[in-house]
Amino acid sequence: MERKQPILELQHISKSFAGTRALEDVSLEVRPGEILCLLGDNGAGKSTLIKVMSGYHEPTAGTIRLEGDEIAFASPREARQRGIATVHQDVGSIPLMSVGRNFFLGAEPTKGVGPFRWFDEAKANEIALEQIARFGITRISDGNQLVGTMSGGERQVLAIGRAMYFGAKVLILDEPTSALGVKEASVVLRFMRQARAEGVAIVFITHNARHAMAVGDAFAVLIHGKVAARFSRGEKTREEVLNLMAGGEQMSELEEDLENIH
Ligand SMILES: Nc1ncnc2c1ncn2[C@@H]1O[C@H](COP(=O)(O)OP(=O)(O)OP(=O)(O)O)[C@@H](O)[C@H]1O
Repeated sequence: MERKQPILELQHISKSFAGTRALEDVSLEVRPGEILCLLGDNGAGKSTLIKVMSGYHEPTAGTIRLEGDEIAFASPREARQRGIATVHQDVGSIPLMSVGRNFFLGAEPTKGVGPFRWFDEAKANEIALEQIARFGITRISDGNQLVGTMSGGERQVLAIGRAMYFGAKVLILDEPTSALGVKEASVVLRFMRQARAEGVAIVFITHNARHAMAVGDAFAVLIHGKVAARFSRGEKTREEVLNLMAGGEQMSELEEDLENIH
């Protein structure tokens, strides 16, 4: 199958904070209908990379291109408006909020005009239920049901599906499966495949090589802020991927040892 042109490209991105180089010369691209897995251990720079891609941080050096055009996001809001959505591990959903209201948080459909606009609860519930059923969650049949009654996997699916409904072209998923059990993680992984089939470009941040290899098309391993390896589906075994990731750990241990010597 022919690959689509990248929708989001990072070219030679570096990001430094006072005294710390969090990212160094990172080049990556994300394509519609593909899942790019970003693997790395704690402190490898994954969060910083997400923040650069989603408009929270301005890179110290390098270029970001969206649909071929060089861009500099002024804010996360601007990145969102341009179709880049980030779903965090805790999905930010409020347990005591209804499913319908959660779906439309900040973007509720309204009836009436001007100062008389109000939240159309029935409509919101109807759309939310319709959408989550489309995402494969059929267990929820009442939009007034509280988000807190959904499982971790269902909440992730709700958050991802919501971003898609509101027009996300690039989905940045920050550790969406790491707090979940095997069954729940598979619900989310299956939904990621569905999103990919609908043409969304996905950046899947994880430290779980198994989850990454279950769905990934392209892979990048981040070690100490640098891309240590890039490869495509089928090019490496899970063992090789684990070794690559572990290479980072061993390297940092070695560095600590060396620091302690003098
Ligand atoms: N705002 C900041 N100010 C200073 N240093 C920072 C800042 N954000 C990140 N760093 C540093 O940049 C490096 C990379 O951090 P980052 O949080 O991106 O890694 P990570 O791979 O996301 O790790 P984790 O999974 O633990 O969040 C770390 O050394 C961190 O201390």
